[in-house]
Amino acid sequence: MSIHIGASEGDIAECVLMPGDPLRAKWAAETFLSDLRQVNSTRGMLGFTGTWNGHPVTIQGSGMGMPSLSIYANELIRDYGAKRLIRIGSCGAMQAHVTLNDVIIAMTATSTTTPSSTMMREVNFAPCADFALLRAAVAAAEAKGTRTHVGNIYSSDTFYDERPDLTEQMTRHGILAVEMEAAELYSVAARHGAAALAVCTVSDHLQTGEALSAEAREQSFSDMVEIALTAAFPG
Ligand SMILES: O=P(O)(O)O[C@H]1O[C@H](CO)[C@@H](O)[C@H]1O
Ligand SMILES: O=c1cc[nH]c(=O)[nH]1
Repeated sequence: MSIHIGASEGDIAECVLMPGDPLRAKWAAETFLSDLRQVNSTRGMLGFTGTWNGHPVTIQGSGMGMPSLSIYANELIRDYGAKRLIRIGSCGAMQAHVTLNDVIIAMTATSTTTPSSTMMREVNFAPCADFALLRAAVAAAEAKGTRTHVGNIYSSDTFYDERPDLTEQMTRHGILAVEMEAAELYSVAARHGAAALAVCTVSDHLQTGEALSAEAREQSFSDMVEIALTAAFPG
């Protein structure tokens, strides 16, 4: 048991999928895992452990934003021995060629700041995905024929943007989409020798204003979950 996760020792698998939304964790676990059991409900941040194709997998909500994700990633790695952490999130498209329901695989994640950046002082650390997970996720997406983009995403501290100039610069520099957790996930994983990846589905478009419903964000991102699971167990 850790401070924010009520699971017992051995209840968390080495491979953990992390949606921001705890109800997406429930949906994904019930849809994709066998031998399922709920391992966390502390603060309503649901976590489940089961098996996928015989492999143990935990799906644990991270909450929204980097401070929340940071708590769960730290405890999963340091207290429960998680080795591979894959975010399965939603994101907002920042490029015209990216459309709703496309999958984004984040090679790296840009930010203005992260919970980890204060400890780096003058170092402008570049958070990056684990290459083996990244390569396996790209292969899985190609095999499924899912419309997928691989590149840089923006991990923002805000959902309601008051800095249109920042969004403009991010877009100008080819950033594919905005979400709120990946940069800190990559930083925490790097610090503790774990492998991390963020696979996101486009739920809305910053340029066109199109958006999926809350229900679709919770329960319709099957390709993303299958890509994440296949990347974690490519053999
Ligand atoms: O759908 P999730 O995984 O929560 O991800 C995105 O959605 C939330 C904002 O609505 C933020 O957490 C953002 O990163
Ligand atoms: O953080 C997020 C997630 C989805 N869509 C956005 O615009 N921002």
